[in-house]
Amino acid sequence: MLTINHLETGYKSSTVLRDLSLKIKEHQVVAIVGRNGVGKTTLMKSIIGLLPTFSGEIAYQNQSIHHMRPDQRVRQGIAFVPQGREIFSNLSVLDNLLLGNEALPKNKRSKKVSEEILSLFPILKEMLSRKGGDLSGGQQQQLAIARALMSNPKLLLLDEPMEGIQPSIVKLIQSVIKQLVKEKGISIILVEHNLDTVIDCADYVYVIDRGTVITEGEATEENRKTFERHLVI
Ligand SMILES: Nc1ncnc2c1ncn2[C@@H]1O[C@H](COP(=O)(O)OP(=O)(O)OP(=O)(O)O)[C@@H](O)[C@H]1O
Repeated sequence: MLTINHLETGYKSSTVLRDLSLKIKEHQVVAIVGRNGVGKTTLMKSIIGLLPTFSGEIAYQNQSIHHMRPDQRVRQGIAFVPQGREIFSNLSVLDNLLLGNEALPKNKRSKKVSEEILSLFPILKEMLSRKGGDLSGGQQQQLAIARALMSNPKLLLLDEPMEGIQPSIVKLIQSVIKQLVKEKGISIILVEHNLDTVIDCADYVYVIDRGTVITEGEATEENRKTFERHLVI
């Protein structure tokens, strides 16, 4: 579904990812793990198009997408939930949700939020008219994921969705991830520090260090030690 070949990207001042290659298949949850500052967020931003590709290729469903704008990538079926959620505090929950399909062509934008999305996050249904800023961190994270689902993605990028979230909401998000893959056939790239969560939710793991993949493998208990070893180097 998504293939990254020899990607080099970063910021004006510095190249962060070098010679990074990875693959995500249909109906798969792929976890990206690595110590702080190794380039995980940079990778997510380059897949959605918020950062330019210096060299290499990002191909989605056998088509090069690295020259496309972010809104074009959303139309192709990719959605991004950024670290820190980026909820609009002064807009209602409903208006925050509707912004999720703003990149779609006008005839494909819905003025309503589907029951399917609301049933994944029942608390949002009760809070549609409340301001985004009134929500707790865990509720905002649910809102950010629900907003991304408004564009009907086939590939969802989640950048540390469990960060700073209470355990009951972490459980809910883990179960939503599994449901999205099983019932909607979505693929997910999950940036996550916690290996328990990774082994519970993901199928495959890439460990990144200094801007490139240093090891990879099935997200199994047997492979945990290998991942841990590479995370402390
Ligand atoms: N806007 C920016 N301009 C220049 N350099 C940046 C910018 N944002 C991040 N960087 C640098 O890019 C490198 C990778 O950062 P990135 O946020 O991708 O790491 P990360 O693995 O997601 O870290 P964390 O686990 O802390 O979220 C770091 O050295 C960081 O300082």
